[in-house]
Amino acid sequence: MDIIFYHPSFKAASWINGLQQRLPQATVRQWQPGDNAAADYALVRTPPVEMLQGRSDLKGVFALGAGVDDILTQLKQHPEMLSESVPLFRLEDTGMGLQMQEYAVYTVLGWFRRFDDYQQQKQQTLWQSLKNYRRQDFTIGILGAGVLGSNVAQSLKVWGFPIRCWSRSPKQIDGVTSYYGADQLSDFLSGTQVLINLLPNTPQTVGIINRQLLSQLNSGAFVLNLARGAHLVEEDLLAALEAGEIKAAALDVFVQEPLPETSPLWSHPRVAITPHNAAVTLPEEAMDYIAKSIQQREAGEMPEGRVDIVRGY
Ligand SMILES: NC(=O)c1ccc[n+]([C@@H]2O[C@H](COP(=O)([O-])OP(=O)(O)OC[C@H]3O[C@@H](n4cnc5c(N)ncnc54)[C@H](O)[C@@H]3O)[C@@H](O)[C@H]2O)c1
Ligand SMILES: O=C(O)[C@H](O)CO
Repeated sequence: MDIIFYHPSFKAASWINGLQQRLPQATVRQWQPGDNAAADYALVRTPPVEMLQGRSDLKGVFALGAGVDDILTQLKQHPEMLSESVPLFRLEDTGMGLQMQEYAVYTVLGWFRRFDDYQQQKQQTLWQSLKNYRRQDFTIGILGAGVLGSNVAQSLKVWGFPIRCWSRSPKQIDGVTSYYGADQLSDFLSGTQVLINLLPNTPQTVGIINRQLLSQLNSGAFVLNLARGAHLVEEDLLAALEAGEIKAAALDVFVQEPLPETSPLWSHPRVAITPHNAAVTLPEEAMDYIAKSIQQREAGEMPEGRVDIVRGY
């Protein structure tokens, strides 16, 4: 069995060794331009078109991340890149759920306990207790109730906040109110104090967090974008912050990455920024997952994490 590997920034050698150890019967190689030799599987992130083009014999392509919007965008521009018969898989959880939980719990509790306000008071040497939020009013609304959204919902539930989620179809998550479809979006937004975005980037979700959506949240709501920059209209968020409709935001992802130095988000006192690392691909977990999936595929089974290319995630 032959496996080809391509990632624009990961160290190929440790992935090749790690996969080789997990799949001793395989020959794993780093794909280089011009390599048209046979391959059964490909592990990729934003691959050059020529890497996958014409490889209709592939038994699977494994994206080295949870989101596949980069590959699907390439595929739209170059439909010949991936044969329709070749299944595309993505990473499901592989340690990203816990990382998202850490980020969400830290941020939400900070807002709930008004640490951002106390930080500002510290700069004014101001010793003053502020009115606490009421837990029962601090409703958390999670856009996207998939692998990561449901992990985040579970971790916030233990703090006693009302939790709701919004997805394409109804979800059964214990203690979480499910809203679904475009018809229920307004009801989901109404009463939401903290909006957490964990949607995939698709033609249906691009620009979804805009002025119109933000205006339906509670006055003084908080926004946490953990999914993709394309979901959020940054100027609309800035306008809503200036108008006091939104109290603060924490952003891990941006329309343009790295975030340009000239972006007003950098200097905004109520915007927290991290460099798209809310949940990174953990090599050991990802290799275990992919090796298991390849073994399942070899046994004639269809592993989890298959991307629905038409649906877009
Ligand atoms: N910031 C980071 O470091 C980081 C890390 C990993 C993943 N992500 C992002 O998180 C996203 C979510 O990952 P996941 O594994 O939970 O995905 P998932 O596919 O398991 O879940 C997606 C959820 O979104 C919902 N959804 C999709 N389209 C919808 C629509 N049009 N209307 C309503 N709901 C819709 C689905 O119903 C599902 O509940 C990824 O696509 C990726 O972009 C970001
Ligand atoms: O989707 C993912 O896995 C992360 O956002 C890295 O791109």
